[in-house]
Amino acid sequence: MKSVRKPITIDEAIERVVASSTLGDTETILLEKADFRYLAEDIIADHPVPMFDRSMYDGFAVRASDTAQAHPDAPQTLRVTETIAAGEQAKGRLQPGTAMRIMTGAAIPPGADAVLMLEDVREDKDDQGPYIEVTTPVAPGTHISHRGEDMAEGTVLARSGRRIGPGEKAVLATFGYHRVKVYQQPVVAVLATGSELLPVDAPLVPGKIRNSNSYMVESQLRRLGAVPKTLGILADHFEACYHAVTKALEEVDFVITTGGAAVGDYDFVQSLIERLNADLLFNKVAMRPGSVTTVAKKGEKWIFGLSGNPAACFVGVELFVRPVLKRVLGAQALHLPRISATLDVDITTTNSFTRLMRARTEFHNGKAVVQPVGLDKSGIISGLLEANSMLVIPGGKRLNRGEQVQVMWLEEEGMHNESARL
Ligand SMILES: Nc1nc2c(c(=O)[nH]1)N[C@H]1C(S)=C(S)[C@@H](COP(=O)(O)OP(=O)(O)OC[C@H]3O[C@@H](n4cnc5c(N)ncnc54)[C@H](O)[C@@H]3O)O[C@H]1N2
Ligand code: MOO
Ligand SMILES: [Mg+2]
Repeated sequence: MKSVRKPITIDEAIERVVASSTLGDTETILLEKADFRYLAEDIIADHPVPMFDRSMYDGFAVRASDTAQAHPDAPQTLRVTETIAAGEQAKGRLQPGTAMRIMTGAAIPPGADAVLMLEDVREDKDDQGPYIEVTTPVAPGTHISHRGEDMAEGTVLARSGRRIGPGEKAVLATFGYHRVKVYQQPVVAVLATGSELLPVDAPLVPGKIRNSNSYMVESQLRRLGAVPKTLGILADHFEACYHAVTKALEEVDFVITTGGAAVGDYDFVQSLIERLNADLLFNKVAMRPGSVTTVAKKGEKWIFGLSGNPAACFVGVELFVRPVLKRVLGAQALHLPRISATLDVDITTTNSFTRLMRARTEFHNGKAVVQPVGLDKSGIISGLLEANSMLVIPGGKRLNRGEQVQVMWLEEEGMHNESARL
């Protein structure tokens, strides 16, 4: 008889991994390499943006008071004294009764308090030089972007733990971060176990399958910000698995195995953890798929023994590997986002375990509607193609169409929009 494995709830399992997780080390990298990394410092505005009042349009810098009497029947004439290009500053102060030609982004000259767009004035010249005619009064401040209106000096713009994307990069570049301090990316070894597994480029032979878990897991790891280390396929031989895992643990802090997590004759994950003398966090979770998911720690090093069944393996990464790695990465959010959605079908679960169904959530008139995709079996791969979310169904429950359910959101590109029109 095999020893009985005691299931714990998903929440308890997540709490255990989170409680043992720790923040990773930091490094300073070039801004251009910083996409998808997590900030390891707060970004604080050390100067106002913009630094100077600037023109929002190509036009003429004027004194608003000089235009107060302007009327189509009585145009106000202003002498144009100079042209200010972006990047330049006016040679002098704007004198009453004059205007300066100014380009978008150029500094407003001292003395001016408004800008007229090129299209809104009539330009001409006489023997005293160029002048403009203004036919409508302009209010002070018009078409001026004011010093500090975008970002005031001292503002905390982004906190440590924020993922770097286009907006963060724009801000970092604005404040001169040629290099930026980020959390190091954890390296995670991925080992697929199973004597039935063939490399992806091998022709199929009876009874064998191609190793798909390695590719799936490595993709999940990259998506969440870690660096996978591919260790390939291992046959179901205890000694070989033990040596491979031991060696991997010498090289990296995180080892994921797939397969061999259950109770079969060739399932070695449990005995491997015993032999390693690692501390078991859990080896049974009251969920389907992924009930056999096993997590253990050897000192500060992690061993994730994920199920060989692809859907179960996928769930294991998203629920238990993700928060540990996100913590190492310094991320503010450790878990998949959860939303509430309306169930589009009736669902009955017989087992007492919580079901995590691969599902598709779509937004209809702004409301999230969800339905399962693919066969709800742990060994099913195809459902992962269409799934953009996971439907959480508490065990032994009947849920009716129209009920509100919890959905875990898997990816930002899972939603399609056929039209670019707003
Ligand atoms: N008597 C029992 N049998 C099983 C139990 C149980 O509690 N009692 N648990 C079942 C559950 S639940 C799951 S899930 C699976 C877990 O299986 P293992 O983690 O031991 O994985 P394997 O036996 O190695 O393989 C299972 C399945 O997955 C396929 N597989 C494995 N590796 C890959 C890969 N890299 N790429 C694609 N597919 C892979 C493998 O061929 C098997 O079909 O155990 C149940 N059994
Ligand atoms: O872990 Mo299994 O995938 O519960 O069915
Ligand atoms: Mg097995």
